[in-house]
Amino acid sequence: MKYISTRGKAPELTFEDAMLTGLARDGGLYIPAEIPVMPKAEIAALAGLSYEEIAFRVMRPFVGDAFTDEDFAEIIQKAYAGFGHAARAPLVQLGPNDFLLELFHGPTLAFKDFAMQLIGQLFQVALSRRGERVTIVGATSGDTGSAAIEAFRGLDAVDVFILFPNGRVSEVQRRQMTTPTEANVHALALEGDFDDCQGKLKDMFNDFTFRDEVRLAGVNSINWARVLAQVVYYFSSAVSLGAPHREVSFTVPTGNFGDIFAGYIAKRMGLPIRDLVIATNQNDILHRTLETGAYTTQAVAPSISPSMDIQVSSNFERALYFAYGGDGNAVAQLMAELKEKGAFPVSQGALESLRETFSSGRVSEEETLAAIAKFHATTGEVLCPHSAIAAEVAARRGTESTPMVALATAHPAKFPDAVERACGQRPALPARMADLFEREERLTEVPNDLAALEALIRERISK
Ligand SMILES: Cc1ncc(COP(=O)(O)O)c(C=O)c1O
Ligand SMILES: N[C@@H](CCOP(=O)(O)O)C(=O)O
Repeated sequence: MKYISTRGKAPELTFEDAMLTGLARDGGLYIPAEIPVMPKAEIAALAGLSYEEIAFRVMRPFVGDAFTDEDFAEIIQKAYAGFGHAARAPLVQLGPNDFLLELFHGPTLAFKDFAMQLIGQLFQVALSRRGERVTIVGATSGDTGSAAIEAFRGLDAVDVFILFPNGRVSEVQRRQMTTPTEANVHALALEGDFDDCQGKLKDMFNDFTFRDEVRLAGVNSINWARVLAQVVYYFSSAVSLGAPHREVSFTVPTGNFGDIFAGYIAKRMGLPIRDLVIATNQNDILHRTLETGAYTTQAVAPSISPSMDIQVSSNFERALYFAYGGDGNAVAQLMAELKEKGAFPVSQGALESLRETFSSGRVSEEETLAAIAKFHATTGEVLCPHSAIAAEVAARRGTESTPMVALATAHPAKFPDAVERACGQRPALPARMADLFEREERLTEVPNDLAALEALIRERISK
């Protein structure tokens, strides 16, 4: 299996190299040169298997010979052993044909753990085999950072630096990043928003001197392995609802487009997904793009679903690559226009192709609060604001004959203020995190300045 860049000008890589490389050297994102299709009989045979077994069968064709079957199966077992639910990603029924996929039973209570716990193990095995070390830099609007720190804390071969927007993540998210005591963990509070954090991360990757010197690696969803791990729960949930003999639809709370893009890959692999619905908060650039055909950034408006406060939606580039029929030059031009003008038009053909696969809905702040209250009153479920946005967009479609699965991407206890405001319930953290608010915090405030960030990282890793 070979991996190619969405911008068409970077070297083709194997799975392991693409995973350790992060961003392609032409600024693009790696994608598989071909998407393997899973025959219907093989999808049917997933019914009744454990999450780990499904993960092995779904991901195996993408990994090539990077890991033996035995090693890969063991890595998967270890990755999900710490999850707090035997099903790993349980489905909860909300209505006659409406379901919630709970993705928050991992160690940091967000869906990011599904990929991050796995790539923590994959990095460890690959780096120790190669005798190499890397510097991971990540950008987060809250959940990626805590999941990455949890997965990589204390590992010898890795330093992990996480850039988060100062004052724009929830207190639980911040404390998850700032309270680990391991020396290889560095939480950096950047003056700016998430797009500034992600922009600086990409600038570091595009500074080849720095990139090569510190052996930069990325664990945001620019990393293909992140997306791949997220494909699995589309399969596990759809199969338990009757796939491949029955179609299933998904509504996904969306920011950086990694999670819903994983659903697109599952569909391309042959999973009978009928609709993939993008659910956005008031930072609704993806919803507007599908409606108007113009990708136009605006200032980010901080919201009660901060993990989705994003304007430059990184993985949309991967979707554009497929919508433009694999034309890397066209994608490179659009991305150059985005950098220069903050906007680009999507061609009519590409827009039609996107609309064939994706539809979308937007939920305002007031509607998010009302949705949390409504689902609590009608189903007893206490949803985090991101999950409530997905459930609300799904509910607006009414009950359909195709089962609809809304992705619940974080535990409500990560956003207790918004949840309490909405429904009067203050969700408690699990017992293992009960002392989170007593633990000492360790963070460095940093400017939105590339040279200063690179200097800080150089200095920290030289110690
Ligand atoms: C809780 C939560 N929901 C939804 C999202 C959006 O996911 P994505 O960025 O993959 O679109 C995020 C951030 O990634 C998140 O942390
Ligand atoms: N919402 C994310 C933003 C980063 O997304 P990623 O999937 O590219 O890592 C977060 O919680 O940090």
